[in-house]
Amino acid sequence: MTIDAIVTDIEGTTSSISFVKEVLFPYAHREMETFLRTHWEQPAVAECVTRARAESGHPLASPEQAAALFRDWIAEDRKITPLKTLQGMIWQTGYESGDYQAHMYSDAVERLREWQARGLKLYVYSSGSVAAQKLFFGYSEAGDLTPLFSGYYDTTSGGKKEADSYRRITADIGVPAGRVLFLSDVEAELDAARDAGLNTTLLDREKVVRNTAHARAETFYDVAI
Ligand SMILES: CSCCC(=O)C(=O)COP(=O)(O)O
Ligand SMILES: [Mg+2]
Repeated sequence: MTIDAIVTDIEGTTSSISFVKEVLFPYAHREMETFLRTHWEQPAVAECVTRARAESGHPLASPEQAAALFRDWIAEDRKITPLKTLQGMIWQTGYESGDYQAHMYSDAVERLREWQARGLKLYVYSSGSVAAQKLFFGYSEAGDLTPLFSGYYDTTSGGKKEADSYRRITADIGVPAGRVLFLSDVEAELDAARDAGLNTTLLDREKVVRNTAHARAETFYDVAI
């Protein structure tokens, strides 16, 4: 197997689930209402609210009503574009003011650097918006890691459990699917990537998966390419 490009998930793969669930999501939950009140007229925010109205069927006539819906969606960990776009906008303030830095597993940082130095092209595919991904890697505990990546993909390319999303991404990258490796902690995402012809490796950082149809790695050091 020759690999020319690696596409990686974030939460549970390069970085801990707990940073996302215990730091980022609570921050967006807490700041949501104030953010919507302050930016209600801003076109990008209005677009998120319009899409949320279409998704929910609720009128969302005020910032307070919209905040209540988005907070419910945060609690349910909904991976939908209007929520993810808004979260990215809210997190920007937290990163820029130094409230937090994105968690990175040291093995992921080391291996990503090594792979890039070997000439592999690196990409991100996460449910977090592209803007949120750039903030995440730009303000990471390991410094600005954005120079490592050649591109970023989010749910605007489709859901992570749909094979067509991976077909779109490999077509955009311009590398045959059989020469692309996708890394994730979620088997359903890997199943979809494999259905699209990509190579796959499951990151089983908590050592909980006994049987899997995918290559399995406990850290990036175990990822075989
Ligand atoms: C990069 S933004 C923070 C992560 C996030 O919002 C999320 O939903 C993580 O999803 P992933 O697809 O990386 O598991
Ligand atoms: Mg994940």
